[in-house]
Amino acid sequence: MEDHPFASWLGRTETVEDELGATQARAAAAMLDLPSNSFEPGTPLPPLWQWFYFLPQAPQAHLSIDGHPQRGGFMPPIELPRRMFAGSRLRFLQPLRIGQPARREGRIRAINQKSGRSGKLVFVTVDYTYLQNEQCCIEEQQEIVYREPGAPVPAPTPSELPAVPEGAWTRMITPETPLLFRFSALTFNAHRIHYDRPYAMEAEGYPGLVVHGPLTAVLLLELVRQHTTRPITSFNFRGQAPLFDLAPFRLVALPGDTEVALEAQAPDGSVALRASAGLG
Ligand SMILES: C/C(=C\C(=O)SCCNC(=O)CCNC(=O)[C@H](O)C(C)(C)COP(=O)(O)OP(=O)(O)OC[C@H]1O[C@@H](n2cnc3c(N)ncnc32)[C@H](O)[C@@H]1OP(=O)(O)O)C(=O)O
Repeated sequence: MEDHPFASWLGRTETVEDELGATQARAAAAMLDLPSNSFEPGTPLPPLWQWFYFLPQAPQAHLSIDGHPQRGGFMPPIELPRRMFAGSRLRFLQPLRIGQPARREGRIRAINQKSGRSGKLVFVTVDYTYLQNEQCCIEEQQEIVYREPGAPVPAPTPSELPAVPEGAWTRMITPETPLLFRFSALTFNAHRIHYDRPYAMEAEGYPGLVVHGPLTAVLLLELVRQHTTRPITSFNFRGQAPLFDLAPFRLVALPGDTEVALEAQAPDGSVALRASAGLG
């Protein structure tokens, strides 16, 4: 491990506290077209909505060209320029409750260099624990990937979507700019690929604005919550290819006995994000 280029970042920690105010949950509900008046102090926060809290606190002067906090603080100073959210694995042990102080403890678990079809990749695995009243409510393992500039990413050509299995729940999403903007604002995520079209296209080589991986994950889990009242005990997702604001994409959920298999299908029918939600 001594010759690991970022050895001193392994085990690095970060703690963020939050009052879990109701206003933020109500704003998230508005973004998701859900009634916002049900979020009172004491209400359980829906699974994945913890991403609307524990916001990054880097001063404006400490942002990089891509809008993220400069690397070399909590996140290692990886030189590959293109940051993406690659995936996450979560266990929901008990709900966080709105209006009560909570804490998120982060720890760098692993930093792995890989070689992919798109070129050099570095994955940073971050463990997060969300606590309230000193009880662990959520465990999360996030994968953030940094990749080299590489070739421009082509837009998928819209085509007929594959037939969905019987019993599947589906929803079409039109990723309009105001939706992407509101998700960036709610997560205080200034990554320019999500709202700055010239930057996304000219600097990072995407064909349009990039849909946040966590937004697609939230929309998938909301599709599940819309169809079942069973508690959600876990959620795993992995982004396989980016989605863009250029055309509608489809969410598909196939319920099983103990889990729901989920995918977000790009306009050409390929799977952009695969996920699963565990049911209690
Ligand atoms: C928020 C936020 C940012 C965002 O939300 S960005 C938008 C959401 N994220 C995405 O759209 C990412 C979609 N994924 C991709 O574009 C590609 O999967 C990626 C990450 C560029 C890698 O593609 P490659 O074709 O270069 O990689 P390979 O398929 O050849 O695989 C090479 C090895 O990497 C492993 N791997 C690939 N993808 C993932 C993944 N998503 N999670 C974990 N590991 C992954 C793959 O298994 C191979 O590993 P081996 O050990 O088998 O070599 C914000 O910034 O905050």
